[in-house]
Amino acid sequence: MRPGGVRVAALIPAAGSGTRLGLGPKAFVEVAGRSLLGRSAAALAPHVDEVLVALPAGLDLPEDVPARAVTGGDTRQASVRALLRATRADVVLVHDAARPFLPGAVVGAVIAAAREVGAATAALPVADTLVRAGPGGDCGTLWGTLTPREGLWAVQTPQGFRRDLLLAAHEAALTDGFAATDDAGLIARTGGAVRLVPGDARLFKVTTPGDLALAQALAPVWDAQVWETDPVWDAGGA
Ligand SMILES: Nc1ccn([C@@H]2O[C@H](COP(=O)(O)OP(=O)(O)OP(=O)(O)O)[C@@H](O)[C@H]2O)c(=O)n1
Ligand SMILES: C[C@](O)(CO)[C@H](O)COP(=O)(O)O
Repeated sequence: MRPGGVRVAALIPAAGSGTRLGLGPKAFVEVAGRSLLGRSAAALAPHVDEVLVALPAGLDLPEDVPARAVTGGDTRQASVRALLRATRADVVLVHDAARPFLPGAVVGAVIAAAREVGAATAALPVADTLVRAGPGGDCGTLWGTLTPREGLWAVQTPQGFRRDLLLAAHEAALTDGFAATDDAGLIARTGGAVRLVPGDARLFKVTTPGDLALAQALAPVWDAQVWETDPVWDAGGA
């Protein structure tokens, strides 16, 4: 139980197949001797009352991940829905297993903002120029106008919510057949406010082989806790 008698649960969707990485179910992929899931769960555990993990059907939790497991769904959204239905916590913190380097300062800030506003997410202001590619897919020619990046943020996890709000948004999306790439998007769709909390450059999502190489390079420094007392860095401004 947290201050004010509020019960907080960490919900970790970890049921993805890791198609873009190509090494099997991604949450189980190890970086410097510890799985992505193990790293994410360990970062969240000190801040919450319970940790729940959505796993691919037929797979068990690794022994070093003290958590409760549920079977995930075909999409991230379905996996989070299954997690939400499995807890009675007042506040939930949804965090991708695929974001293993999670600073405690970000967790604390997201929980505080979620308790205050009802919904919050870690995010960073976009620093690169954004364009839409034309025909030819990922490496197509430049097409259309450049999108002004002012006011644009790249959304990370954790995302924190009052559980009743997020559950209602998920159930409404299910009824309407609406799909979002994250949970804050489901709240925004209902007209609810979502507070943006400064995230962290180290909170990148391990999606491709290039991200894994970056994670392998970062892990020894992270594990040595060189940044233990650091505040969030690279938060920048909008
Ligand atoms: N059906 C799914 C799909 C994704 N996830 C989780 O959602 C997070 C973000 O998803 P992503 O990075 O896209 O992981 P994968 O779906 O595994 O990757 P890919 O899209 O390359 O297959 C991951 O922790 C992943 O395990 C999940 O719980 N259930
Ligand atoms: C939830 C998320 O990490 C926020 O940026 C992202 O939308 C997940 O996308 P994915 O394609 O499921 O990895």
